[in-house]
Amino acid sequence: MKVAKFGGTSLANAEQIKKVCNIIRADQNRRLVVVSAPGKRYKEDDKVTDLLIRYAEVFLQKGEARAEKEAVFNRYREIVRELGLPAEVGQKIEAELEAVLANHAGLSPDRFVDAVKAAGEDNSAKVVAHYLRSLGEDAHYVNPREAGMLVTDEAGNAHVLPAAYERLKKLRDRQGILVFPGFFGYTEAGELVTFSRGGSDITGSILAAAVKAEVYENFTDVDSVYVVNPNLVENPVEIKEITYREMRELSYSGFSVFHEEALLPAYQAEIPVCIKNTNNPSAPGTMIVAERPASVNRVSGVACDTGFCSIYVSKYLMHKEIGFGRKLLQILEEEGISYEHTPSGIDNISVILRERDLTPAKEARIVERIQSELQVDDIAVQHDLALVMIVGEGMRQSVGTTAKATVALAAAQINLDMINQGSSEVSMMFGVKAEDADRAVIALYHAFFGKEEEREKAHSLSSLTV
Ligand SMILES: Nc1ncnc2c1ncn2[C@@H]1O[C@H](COP(=O)(O)OP(=O)(O)O)[C@@H](O)[C@H]1O
Ligand SMILES: N[C@@H](CC(=O)OP(=O)(O)O)C(=O)O
Repeated sequence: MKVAKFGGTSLANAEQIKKVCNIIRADQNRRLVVVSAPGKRYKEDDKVTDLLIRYAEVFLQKGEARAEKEAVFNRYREIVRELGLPAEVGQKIEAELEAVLANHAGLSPDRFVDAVKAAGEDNSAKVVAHYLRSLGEDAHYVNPREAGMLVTDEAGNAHVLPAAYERLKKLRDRQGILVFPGFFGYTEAGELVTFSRGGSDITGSILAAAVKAEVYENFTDVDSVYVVNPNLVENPVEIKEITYREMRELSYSGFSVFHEEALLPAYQAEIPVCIKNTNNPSAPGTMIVAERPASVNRVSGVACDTGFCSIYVSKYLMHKEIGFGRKLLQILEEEGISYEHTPSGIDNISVILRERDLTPAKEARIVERIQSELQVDDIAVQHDLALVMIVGEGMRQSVGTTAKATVALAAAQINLDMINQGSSEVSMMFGVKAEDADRAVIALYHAFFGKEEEREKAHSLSSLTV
């Protein structure tokens, strides 16, 4: 049995849904299908999930949101009409959607937003199941509550509960093609909660692990995962094979093509993952596997994510002060903030955080507490940081990778605020100003994957004025 997940771009309109159904029908083993909500049809378009979020927010503010509701209904109307589904199907789907949007009484705002968001994938699954049946297939919509997609009670950020796997395993015994909506599950008390954004990838991975799928196919709109974001570099090198560890680091640091939390279930159950293109299904795609052969080029990708900030703290003899690190991190814990990295020196430490977690009020309180409770010599908060990551199995063992990277960044006149070779065996991280992030990625791409003359230019210090 294969699990095939189709992302928002694969369900954006009727034409895309037809491609999805052709792919499903082309392989009898594609029996468990996960779908996202309709995504963008063109660059400036809206994803249905964003339309639904807007609906919920406006409704909560004003008590009605007619235009926002119309925008959602119009997307499904267009799809149902262009797929040629009977009018009753359209009416049924509209009635069910109407019921979700109207059901706010007794729900907290968080619960309401999650329920509305989830309607995007839920309706996609119903539409795809109907369309497959209209083609003569034995296809069934699966309700995640009834199937046992049990998750934690964290609004918009749910995590799977271990008990879910035993229950979802039973999907193996069902007949026909099962169409499962991605992105959400239910708490043990039966409340609907969504995963974080992009979370249909997580649903697919959980299901693949639960049914012990032969492969988890993740269909999107690119032929493969590339060594760099294809929006930054034209025709970048394709990745044929990548390890779970490498992909995990790259997903964390900006490869939005696969959700970072989607790696774990597949990895633990040893299910290979294949990223493929709905618009070009015969392309082999990228395989994510446990091990890959050592290659000449030990770097497998360069990624970057923005939206970080750092709290730099220095105190003479910090390294001898027992409990300093714990007390520092405890202040963050008490303020409800998780930290990302903690590069440190003898008398100093930086704590890297996600900017979105730090409101101005929180920042002022944290700075004040660190000063008064830890008696530090110096403290500074730096905003608008980007983390650029080079990732590759074996890279850390090969001589000269850091030099190659730092020379390339220097040649591109990029100032490094932080280097963290840290504990990860497969990655190296550079902190740069957000405004330099794209140039840094492009410089590193040319240094590690460019044509010979580009590599030479990136390695040359001659352009530097030190
Ligand atoms: N390294 C990368 N390789 C491939 N795609 C990438 C990479 N980094 C970012 N992307 C982006 O990820 C997009 C696919 O992810 P996403 O938009 O979430 O698709 P879907 O709607 O199928 O879930 C691609 O169109 C591409 O713009
Ligand atoms: N539709 C949800 C979940 C998801 O996974 O979507 P996509 O497959 O388009 O990334 C979102 O936009 O967050």
